[in-house]
Amino acid sequence: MEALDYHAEERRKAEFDVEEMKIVWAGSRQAYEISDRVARLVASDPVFRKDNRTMLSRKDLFKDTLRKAAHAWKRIIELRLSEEEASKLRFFVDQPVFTDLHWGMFIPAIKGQGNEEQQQKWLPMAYKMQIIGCYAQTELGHGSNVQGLETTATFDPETDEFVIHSPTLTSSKWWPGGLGKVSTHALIYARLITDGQDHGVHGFIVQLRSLDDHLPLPGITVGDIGMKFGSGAYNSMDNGVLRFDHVRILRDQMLMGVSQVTREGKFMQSDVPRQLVYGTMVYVRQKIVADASCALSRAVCIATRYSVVRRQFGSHNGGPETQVIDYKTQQSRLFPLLASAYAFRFVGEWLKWLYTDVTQRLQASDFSTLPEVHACTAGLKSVTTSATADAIEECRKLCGGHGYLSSSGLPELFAVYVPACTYEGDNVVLLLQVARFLMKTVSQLGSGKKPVGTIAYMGRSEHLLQCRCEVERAEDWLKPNVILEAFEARAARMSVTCAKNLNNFANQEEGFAQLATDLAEAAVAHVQLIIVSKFIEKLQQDIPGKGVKRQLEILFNVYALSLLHKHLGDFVASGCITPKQGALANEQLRLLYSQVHFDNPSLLLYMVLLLERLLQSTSF
Ligand SMILES: CCCCC/C=C\C/C=C\C/C=C\CCCCC(=O)SCCNC(=O)CCNC(=O)[C@H](O)C(C)(C)COP(=O)(O)OP(=O)(O)OC[C@H]1O[C@@H](n2cnc3c(N)ncnc32)[C@H](O)[C@@H]1OP(=O)(O)O
Ligand SMILES: Cc1cc2nc3c(=O)[nH]c(=O)nc-3n(C[C@H](O)[C@H](O)[C@H](O)COP(=O)(O)OP(=O)(O)OC[C@H]3O[C@@H](n4cnc5c(N)ncnc54)[C@H](O)[C@@H]3O)c2cc1C
Repeated sequence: MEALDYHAEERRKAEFDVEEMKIVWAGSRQAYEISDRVARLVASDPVFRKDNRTMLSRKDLFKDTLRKAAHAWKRIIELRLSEEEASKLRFFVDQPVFTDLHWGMFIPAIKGQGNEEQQQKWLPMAYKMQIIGCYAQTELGHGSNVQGLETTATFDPETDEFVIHSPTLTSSKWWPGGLGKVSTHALIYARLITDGQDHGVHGFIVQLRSLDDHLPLPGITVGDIGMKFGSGAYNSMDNGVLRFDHVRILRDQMLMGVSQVTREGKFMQSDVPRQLVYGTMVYVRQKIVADASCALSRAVCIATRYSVVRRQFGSHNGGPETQVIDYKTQQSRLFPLLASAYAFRFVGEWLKWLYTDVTQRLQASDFSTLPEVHACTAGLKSVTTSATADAIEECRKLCGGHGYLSSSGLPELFAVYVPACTYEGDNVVLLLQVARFLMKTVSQLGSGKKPVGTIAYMGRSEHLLQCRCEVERAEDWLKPNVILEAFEARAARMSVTCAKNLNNFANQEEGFAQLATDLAEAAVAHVQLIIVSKFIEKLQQDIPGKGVKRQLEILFNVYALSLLHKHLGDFVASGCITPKQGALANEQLRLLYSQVHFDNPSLLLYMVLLLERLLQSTSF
C-alpha cells in the first residue's frame, strides 16, 4: 500500500479527532488557521522552493536567500500580514537569514533596553526595514563570558560622544548573523568607560554601512566569517566579523533603558538589575524552546513516514516483508521522540506565558521572578535543544541509508539545527546557571523564604528526601502523581546532595568548579521535572475532541517513562525508586509502545501529516 493511501486509510481509522489534535499542537484554533494558511502560501510559491539549496554554491545560496527574504517581505506587505502571520511566513521560509536577527534580536533589544525616546527614534525605521540590524555581542575571544567582552565604548565629554573601539584582535566581533553582508546597523555590546572607570557591558546602536551605497563607514572593518557546518544549512546566513577603529557615536546611541550616562559623563545605574542588559538573550531562549518542538516534529515526521512504509525481513510464503515500525527497537527509539515533540510543545507554551508575565512585572518594577525566568529559559533552552539535536540524528539512523540522502531532508535539518546547542548560550554554561539558582534555593531552605514556582517542590524536600514510590505493578506507573513524585524526589535529592558536597570545599567557587558535572546533572533533573510537570498540567486542562486527551496521556507516559528509563541510574542511586520498580517502568513502556503503534497508528501518522505541506516543499 502506498504511503499516501496508507495515511488516508489510517486517518479514516483514527482513534481520535485529528482536526482537534491539530489545534492542540498549534496551541489554539486561530494559531492553527494562521499556520495552515501561511504553510500553504509558502508551499505553493515557487520562489520559496528549498529542494535545490544543498546543490548551490555559497554565493548562489546567499543570493537565493536574499531573493527569498525580499519576496517574503513583498508578500507580507502585499497581503498585509499581521506580525504573527509574518513571523510564521519567515519561519516556513525555513532558511537561516539576516531577518532572523533583525526581527528576532535587534528590534527586541531596542524594545527591551532602549528608553522611550530611543524606541520612538529607531523602531519605526527598523519595522519598515529602512535600517537592518544585527546583534553583535560575541567576540573572537569571548562568547559565553559576556563580562569578558573587550570592545570599548569610551565617553568623550568634550563632544558628547562615545568612541567605539576594538583594542585587541580578540575583541573583534565574531559570529553575529546578518553582519557579514547585509546589516546597516548593529547592536554592539561593549565595555562602558566614563572618566576612566569601567562600568561593565552595555548596548550601543552603531551604524556600520552607508544607507546610500551600503559601503562600510569610516573606522569600520566588516566581512563574512566563511563557510560553516554542512553545505546548504547555515551558509545562507552571513555571520560576520567586525572591528572598530575609534568610531564616534552620539551619547543617545547607548541604550538607556537599564542605565544612563548624563551629558556630564556621570554613569547612572537605575534601580533595575544589571542583568536586564541580558534580556534579549532570555527572550530568544524562550523562543528557541518552541522552535525545538518544531524541528523535532519535522524529524519525527520523516522517520515515521519511512518506518511505516519501509519493509525489511520477515516475509512468509512470499508474503510482504515486515514494516520496520513493527520492530520493538524501532519503536523504542522513535516513539519517545514523538512524545518529546509534544512535551517540548507544551513546555514551550508555558514558557511563553512565563516570559510574558515577567515582561509585565518588569514594567511595574517587579523583579521577583527574574531569577526563576533566567533559570527556566536557560535550562529549557539547554535541555530541549540538546535533546532535539540528538533526536534529529537518531531519526537519520532510523531511516537506514535513505536518512543520509540530502533528499530525505534530515541532513539539512540536522546541519541547520545543531548550532542551537551553542548559540544563545552554550548548553553546559546555561545548565551551570540553573545549578547556581538551585544551590541558592537549597541554601535558603529553612530561612523562612518559601520556594515558589517551578522550584516549589524544594519546599517539600524533607518529604522528598525520604519518600518511596508507591509502585508495585507496572500499571502503577500510569499515575501522573506517581511519576511526578519520582521526578521531584530525583531532582530534590540530586540538588541537596550537591549542596552538601559543596560544603566540603574551602569556598563556593572551588566547590562549583570541582562539582560542575554533578551540578549540571542536577540541573538537567530539575529541568526535566519542569517539562514533565507542564505536560501533566496540560492534561489537566479541558482538551476537546474524541480521544485526543487519551492520546496525549499515552504520549505523556511514553515521554516520562522513557526519560526515567534513560536516567534510571539517577533515580535508583538517589534512592527514589528500587531496581524492581525501574524494571516495572520499563515493562509498562513496552506496553505503551504497542498502544502507540497498534491501537493508535493514526497518532503516529498524524505527526506525519502535521507539517506535511512543509515537508512537501522540501525534496523528500
Ligand atoms: C533570533 C531568532 C529569534 C527566534 C528564535 C527561534 C528559533 C531559533 C532560530 C534561529 C536563531 C537564529 C539565530 C541565532 C541567534 C544567536 C544569537 C546569539 O548567540 S547572541 C549571543 C548569545 N550569548 C550568550 O548567550 C552568552 C551566554 N552568557 C551569559 O548569558 C552570561 O555571560 C552568563 C553565563 C549568564 C554569566 O553572566 P554574568 O557573569 O554576568 O553573571 P553571573 O556572575 O554568572 O551571575 C550573576 C547573577 O546574575 C544572574 N543572571 C545571569 N544572567 C541572567 C539573565 N539573563 N537574567 C537574569 N539574571 C541573570 C545570575 O543568576 C546571578 O544571580 P545570583 O546567583 O543571584 O547572583
Ligand atoms: C550559528 C551561530 C550563530 C550565532 N549568532 C550570533 C549572533 O547573531 N550574535 C552573537 O553575538 N553571537 C552569535 N553566535 C555566537 C554564540 O553566541 C557563541 O558561539 C556562544 O555564546 C558560545 O561562545 P563561544 O563560541 O565563544 O564559546 P566559549 O564561550 O569560548 O565556550 C567554548 C566551550 O567551552 C566550554 N565552556 C566555556 N565556558 C565554560 C564554563 N564556565 N564551564 C564549563 N564549560 C565551559 C563549553 O564546552 C563551550 O562550548 C552564534 C553562534 C553560532 C554557532
